Amino acid sequence: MNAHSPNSAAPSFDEMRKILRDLPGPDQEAQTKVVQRQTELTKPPGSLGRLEEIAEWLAAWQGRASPRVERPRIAVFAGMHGVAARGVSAYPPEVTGQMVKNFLSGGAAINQLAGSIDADLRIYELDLEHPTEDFTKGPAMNETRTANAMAYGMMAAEPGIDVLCLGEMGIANTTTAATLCAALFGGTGADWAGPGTGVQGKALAHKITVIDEALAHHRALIAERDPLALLAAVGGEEFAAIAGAVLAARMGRIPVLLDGYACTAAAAVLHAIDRHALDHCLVAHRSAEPGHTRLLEAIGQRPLLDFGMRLGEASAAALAVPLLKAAAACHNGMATFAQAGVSSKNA
Ligand SMILES: Cc1cc2ncn([C@H]3O[C@H](COP(=O)(O)O)[C@@H](O)[C@H]3O)c2cc1C
Ligand SMILES: O=C(O)c1cccnc1
Repeated sequence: MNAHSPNSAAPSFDEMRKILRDLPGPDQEAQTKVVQRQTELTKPPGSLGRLEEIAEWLAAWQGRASPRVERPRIAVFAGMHGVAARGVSAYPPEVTGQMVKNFLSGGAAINQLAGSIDADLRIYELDLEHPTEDFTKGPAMNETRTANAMAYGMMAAEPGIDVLCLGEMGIANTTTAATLCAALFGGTGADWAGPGTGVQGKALAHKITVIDEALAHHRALIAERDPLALLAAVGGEEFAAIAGAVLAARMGRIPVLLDGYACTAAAAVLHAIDRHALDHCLVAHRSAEPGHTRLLEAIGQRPLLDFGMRLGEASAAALAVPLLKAAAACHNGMATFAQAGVSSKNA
């Protein structure tokens, strides 16, 4: 974990901005081939609905006319938040490290979900010994720590992976997500906060107050509208790592499945810089955390599933992988009208 050493050669924010100015686009040739083949397969046009859109999306971002979902990776980033000390979660901050141990010994939900799809599950620990600063009193991180965490996240997008599922573990990260969303897209604590792990009533009112305190503290910075600066000020290490992973996946032609509220909020930093920066990402589900629905609207994403889940850990991203596998299987494996001797549509 020397990604956090001040001497490491992580790109600066300026270098990240340069990468963002020159993002690769979709492979239009692969996309055109998919669209053409869809018309030849033995089904009425459009009858596979969103599966057809997914096949096209996979091909466009993998840069291959035959989309492949054989080597999914699940990357879960764990981080510690200073704001957790303000009592914004139903659980104490030490649960983050305890859950990392649980991931490593196979006892968490994500272990079962990853096993059920034969995915390569990796846990990426940020600096769990040193929580970020409490962002109601100052910036959560400086630029170096943020950029180092982004660089660490970039390592998850290794060549050979077909699809990258992203998720997080970090007590208080629905507070971080809500604050970051309000900073990026406007609104107040009440607009973006929800129960997270289960805070209700007075505890939820306190969570909202904490978010509003943070928004008031960083008012001048928020007015500058610099998404990377906001990621540093009111984000967290695992948020920066997820943003880095999304960016590296784009460069490496790996489509991405985003998980719930915290994960989508992290990726939304890139959307706030360039509204096409998440075109290679799909949001796996609509989290039961209410802020997620608002966020999905802000970034123009239609989630794949709506299962009432609110766990994090990349759980819903893992759950959505079979939909991508099904889309690729139909597209690649179905017979054409000519091959099967099936009559095509009446003239
Ligand atoms: C045992 C346990 C396992 C989890 N796995 C994911 N989260 C989820 O809950 C946390 C966010 O909610 P909040 O903002 O309310 O703290 C994150 O760690 C998230 O990944 C968990 C939370 C707990 C308690
Ligand atoms: O949607 C999420 O990411 C989420 C919701 C509640 C708790 N932790 C994560």
